[in-house]
Amino acid sequence: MELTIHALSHSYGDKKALTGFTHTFAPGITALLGPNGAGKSTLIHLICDLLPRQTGTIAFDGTDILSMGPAFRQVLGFMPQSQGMYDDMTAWEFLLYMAQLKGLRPRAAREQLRELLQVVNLWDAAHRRVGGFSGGMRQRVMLAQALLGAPKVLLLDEPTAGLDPEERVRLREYIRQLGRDKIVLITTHITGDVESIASEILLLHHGVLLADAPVEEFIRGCGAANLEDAYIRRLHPHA
Ligand SMILES: Nc1ncnc2c1ncn2[C@@H]1O[C@H](COP(=O)(O)OP(=O)(O)OP(=O)(O)O)[C@@H](O)[C@H]1O
Repeated sequence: MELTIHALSHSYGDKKALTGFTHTFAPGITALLGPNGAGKSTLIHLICDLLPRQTGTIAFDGTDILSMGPAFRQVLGFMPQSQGMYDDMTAWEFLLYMAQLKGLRPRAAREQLRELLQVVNLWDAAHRRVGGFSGGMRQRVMLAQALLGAPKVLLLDEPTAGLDPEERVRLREYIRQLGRDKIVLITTHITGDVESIASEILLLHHGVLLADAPVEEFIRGCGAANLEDAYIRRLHPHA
């Protein structure tokens, strides 16, 4: 299983947000790092086909995702950064609704909801209105939503932002397990998360892929003791 991206570029008007991105993703966890405005969300939105493609190709197991149509939607799970939800719905109702949109049958949907609400530690809040949830609880609902339908490719845009330390550790352990048989791409600013779960680092800067290496190699290559140091040294080599 592989997701192959070749020479992908995107501009918003005159502003180049992504330039010639090329990479092949295999099962495992890849962390997409980069400062604000580096082009991380642009890349993720292009993979999700939420942004119209301008140049380059994205293929899943050799087939361009645009020609896969709705079949790619079933392969893909996406956890966005923004938490737009239907505040009047309960967590259960919202997830059931999302499951329907993904084409799950009602019985399978209910089974998955039971499992996923426990995974994200929201089982006790399942029948409370989402509008009354904290930011961290909303984050967990969105992760459960991304996991509906057991997608093979999982794109998680800052999945642990807004979580307290205990929840972060729990969720990161779960994400680590997902990486065993799925292609998981995570964007984050929390390098500690990456160091503990990702096997590969992609570093974007001003829309350009600056580094692409296994985590250990990335750290070693910068002569740093940890990922945070390596990240800063890679971005500011003369500092
Ligand atoms: N809709 C838009 N219109 C114009 N410019 C945009 C738009 N969206 C993003 N940009 C610009 O494109 C560049 C890449 O943005 P992008 O959101 O992909 O970065 P990012 O790495 O996800 O940043 P962050 O970490 O802040 O989420 C930035 O310079 C940003 O200002």
